[in-house]
Amino acid sequence: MNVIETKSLVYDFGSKPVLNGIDLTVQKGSIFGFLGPNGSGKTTTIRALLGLARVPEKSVMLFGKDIRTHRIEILKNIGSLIEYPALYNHLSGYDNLHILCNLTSTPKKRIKELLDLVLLTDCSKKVSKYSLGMKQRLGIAAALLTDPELLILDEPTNGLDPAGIRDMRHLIKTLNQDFGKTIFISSHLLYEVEMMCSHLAILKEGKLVFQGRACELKNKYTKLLLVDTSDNKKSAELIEQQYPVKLTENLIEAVVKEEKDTAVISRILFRNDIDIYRLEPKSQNLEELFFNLTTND
Ligand SMILES: Nc1ncnc2c1ncn2[C@@H]1O[C@H](COP(=O)(O)OP(=O)(O)OP(=O)(O)O)[C@@H](O)[C@H]1O
Repeated sequence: MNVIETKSLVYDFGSKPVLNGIDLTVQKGSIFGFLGPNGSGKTTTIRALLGLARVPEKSVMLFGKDIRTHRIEILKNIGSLIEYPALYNHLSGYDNLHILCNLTSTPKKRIKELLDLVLLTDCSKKVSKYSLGMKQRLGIAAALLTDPELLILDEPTNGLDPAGIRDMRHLIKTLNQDFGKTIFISSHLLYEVEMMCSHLAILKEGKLVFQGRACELKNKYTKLLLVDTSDNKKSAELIEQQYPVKLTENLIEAVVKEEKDTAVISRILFRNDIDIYRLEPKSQNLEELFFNLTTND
């Protein structure tokens, strides 16, 4: 089942189109990374998912229902953390959750469960004394209070130090794997998303330029083979009969598709009595691919 589905989602700020026909599909049980450069429309999309931006009917469906007509019912099943959590700094983590329990008629025993889950065991300290990472984890505990099926997290690792990022990643994975939560995360920390998410969408100027499994994106990588031989000019001519090549001053770059192409090229060179000094695969990482997908030149 799809937890989130948008169909030709459009949104304008006055005369300025911001979302230009987005078809997002987020499957139940996935950790879905929503990537895009600044200003590409991530926050606007999240606002549309939460019913905070007025969108055309049936263009935003959550749990199979239209946000336009079933907003309250849908929101009961979503926990969200948008930028920084809204917390009472002069109260402890426990007391912050206690207030929310009263507002949502949630049994108090849930507070301890959640504080243990997000590893905030010293819950008597005032929130003003918390690190940013602790505040973010308390924000996630608050989002989980009513045990929603879907968590929407806008840049949850923003501003965290490496240990805070690691803890957050661990928490997100636990929530997904052990508690079955579907998690939608916007981010521009590409490395983080690559390590954490099962699925990805990449947004550029209000349009999706990629959507699919993280491993499918990897398969789209252009792989280069760096080749240096005893006769680069002749080698380039030979390799070019099967692969696109670029000959630089002292190196050949061959565009290949898979690992066995390395063996094919080494055989071509060997058959032609050319000595190989270097035969080295070079893959684009997600960061390079993301840059290529989201820049215009
Ligand atoms: N209230 C507003 N009025 C007019 N334009 C807006 C408004 N809010 C956002 N925009 C514009 O809409 C576009 C998308 O903004 P949005 O905040 O959704 O992008 P984003 O991908 O979340 O960016 P960031 O990563 O910087 O938060 C941007 O060009 C932004 O300038």
